[in-house]
Amino acid sequence: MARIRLDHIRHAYTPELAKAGTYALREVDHAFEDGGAYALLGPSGCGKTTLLNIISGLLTPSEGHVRFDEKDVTRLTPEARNIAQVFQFPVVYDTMTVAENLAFPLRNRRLPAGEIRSRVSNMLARLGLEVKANRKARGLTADEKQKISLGRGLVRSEVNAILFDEPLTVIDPHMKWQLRSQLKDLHRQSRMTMVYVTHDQTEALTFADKVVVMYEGEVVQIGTPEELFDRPRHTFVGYFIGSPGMNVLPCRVENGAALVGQARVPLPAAIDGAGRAGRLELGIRPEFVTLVPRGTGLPVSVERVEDVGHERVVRARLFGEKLVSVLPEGTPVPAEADAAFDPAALNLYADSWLVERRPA
Ligand SMILES: Nc1ncnc2c1ncn2[C@@H]1O[C@H](COP(=O)(O)OP(=O)(O)OP(=O)(O)O)[C@@H](O)[C@H]1O
Repeated sequence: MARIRLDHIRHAYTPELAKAGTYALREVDHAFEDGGAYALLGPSGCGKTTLLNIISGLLTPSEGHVRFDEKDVTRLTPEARNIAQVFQFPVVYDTMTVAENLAFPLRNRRLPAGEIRSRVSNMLARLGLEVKANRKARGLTADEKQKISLGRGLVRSEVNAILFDEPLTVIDPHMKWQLRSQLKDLHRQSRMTMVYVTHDQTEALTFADKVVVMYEGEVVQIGTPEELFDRPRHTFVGYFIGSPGMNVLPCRVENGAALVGQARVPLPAAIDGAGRAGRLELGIRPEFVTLVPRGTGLPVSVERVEDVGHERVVRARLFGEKLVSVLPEGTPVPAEADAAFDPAALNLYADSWLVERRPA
């Protein structure tokens, strides 16, 4: 296992694109700690696969260095980096049995036969594939095949890291949940460094200890699911994590309060908005917006109420700005109501970046 350090990485796919300033990765300077479970999360085209391929060695970055512990591996091949990879589509040998498929990467590395047998039987048990051990892979379902692909990565306990690129794409929705929690258990048992690429926030938040959110070729935040929810560092994180996403309201700041239209929202003393240049926005998650009697809060006009499972989603306007509130199932929504914001959940943004709270 290794700590993976990405040292000021930038990547443009061609010299022409670099000249035009079109970088698939604009600047990434981060580390994946040894034994951590990370998800790379972001919309299509944000650079997740580019970053994963730079870690694995399929791509050499235009600028910067990749280090495994102290060793510079920037110019090493994937084989020399000793990385296991699991792709979107299963990579299995149809004519081999399930057990032979799992043994294959170990035979390639010339492990002793006894060691191979014990690792394979352990992996078969962990994946729940013992009864199929001697079946040819040809007749298996897509999710069984993908389980074998996962197993072929995980069976190599000596790898520096295991990388997953949207590994549950071909899996049936009802099986996804099962495989995801199996993978999480396998991480707990093995403590391998794992990096998991996905554009699905549920997958990212359930798998990872730390989620790396990417947006337009940059890492905009690395944090626990709670940190991403409570203090999105960038308005994109607020919007992308959570459903519905964070309310982002254009505002001005005057005398310790944010003004949204003519609504005055006092800011906690820890948020220093005074004299901030740039475009200011107030962020508040719908879960922290409540409705209060008319005349006691911020004047809103309710446009729509949606009952979704155990929640009521109220869509309203505050001086023309869209405002969403999520209330517990069955909460009455009067036609005439005001909104109230939980001060602890307020975030201020300048040019899309969080204005950090002063330490208490
Ligand atoms: N071989 C390539 N040549 C030129 N541009 C590329 C190449 N591969 C990717 N790109 C561009 O680099 C940017 C990042 O792409 P990348 O595939 O890393 O994103 P992604 O987040 O993995 O997206 P997806 O979820 O759709 O796979 C995109 O703008 C993409 O068009």
